[in-house]
Amino acid sequence: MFESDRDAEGVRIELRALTKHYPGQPAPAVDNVTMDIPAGELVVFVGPSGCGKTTTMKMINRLVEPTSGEIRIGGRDVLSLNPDELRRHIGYAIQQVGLFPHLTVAQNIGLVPKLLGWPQPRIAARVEELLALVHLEPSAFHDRYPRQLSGGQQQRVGVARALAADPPVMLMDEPFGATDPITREHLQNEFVRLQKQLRKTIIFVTHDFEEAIKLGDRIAVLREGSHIAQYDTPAAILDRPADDYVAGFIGQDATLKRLALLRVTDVPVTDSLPDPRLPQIAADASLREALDLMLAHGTDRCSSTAGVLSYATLCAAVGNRSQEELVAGDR
Ligand SMILES: Nc1ncnc2c1ncn2[C@@H]1O[C@H](COP(=O)(O)OP(=O)(O)OP(=O)(O)O)[C@@H](O)[C@H]1O
Repeated sequence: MFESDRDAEGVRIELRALTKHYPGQPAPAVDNVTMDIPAGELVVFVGPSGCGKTTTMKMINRLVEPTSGEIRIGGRDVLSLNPDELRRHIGYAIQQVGLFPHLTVAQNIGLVPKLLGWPQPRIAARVEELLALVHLEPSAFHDRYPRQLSGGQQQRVGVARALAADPPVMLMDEPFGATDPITREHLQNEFVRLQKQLRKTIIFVTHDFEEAIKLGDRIAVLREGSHIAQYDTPAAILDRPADDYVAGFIGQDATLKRLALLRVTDVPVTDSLPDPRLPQIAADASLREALDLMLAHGTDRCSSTAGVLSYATLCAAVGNRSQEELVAGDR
């Protein structure tokens, strides 16, 4: 359907003057929104409850019909396509998961490929592949029913189902929302790993700004009516929030959040020889984890396989001078 269905990498999504006015409501839920979502990027919508995130998303797969405006996916005018056909080419994962209770895990995942007329052996192979991808042992989960799964496992099956037909576009509305913080972090980490491989175009709705920073290539901070308050990379939003409204979303700990975006390997080491006497940090850990380790050990240095990392380096990474440098600068 879309040009890239063949290789399943993401395609560009364009929203033009998109508006939804629900009948009987005093104001439009989505008011004249124009936005480009680049191919292969994950864009997160964040904003207060009722600001129009879900409505904007649901217009893209036409679960909600726009009042006016245009939507293009991979250059194709979505409003001229058959909605059922369209939805088979857009993955959709939601908080409530929406697995069919009377179908097994394998049947739930294989549903869209079946509707698309894939031959049975290809569906079976795809189901096995996806279960492995979301870290559910195929032989253990294949024949279970949704009620026999934990909430986190159900959400993984939901994500696997959304990926089943290898759609170039995925819409995800709080897909990890119903899980405890540990499961949620695990799912987020797996999802980051998956998206690095898959490079789909994904729109992801969340209330959780930390989640937005962790997952998003870009974040759209939305106001009432889905008006865009700021649309930029997580680092740019943390460094330069457009106004007080955006700053309010970031919260008090912008510097810690910026540290969380950077890896140990992103900054220079003070000594390229690892020091086994210092607290040890994984090379792929974040600078926030490195700071946590230093604080826990009461030291201003830690070591990874790449060498020794200092507190002053962390300060420099977020554009601040450390206490040591400030004192030295005063001399
Ligand atoms: N079917 C509907 N009929 C009338 N009004 C609706 C309908 N669906 C949503 N709305 C209204 O449209 C506005 C936007 O709703 P929407 O669900 O898009 O917001 P949201 O940002 O996704 O909210 P939340 O974060 O709480 O899920 C709200 O004021 C809501 O009450």
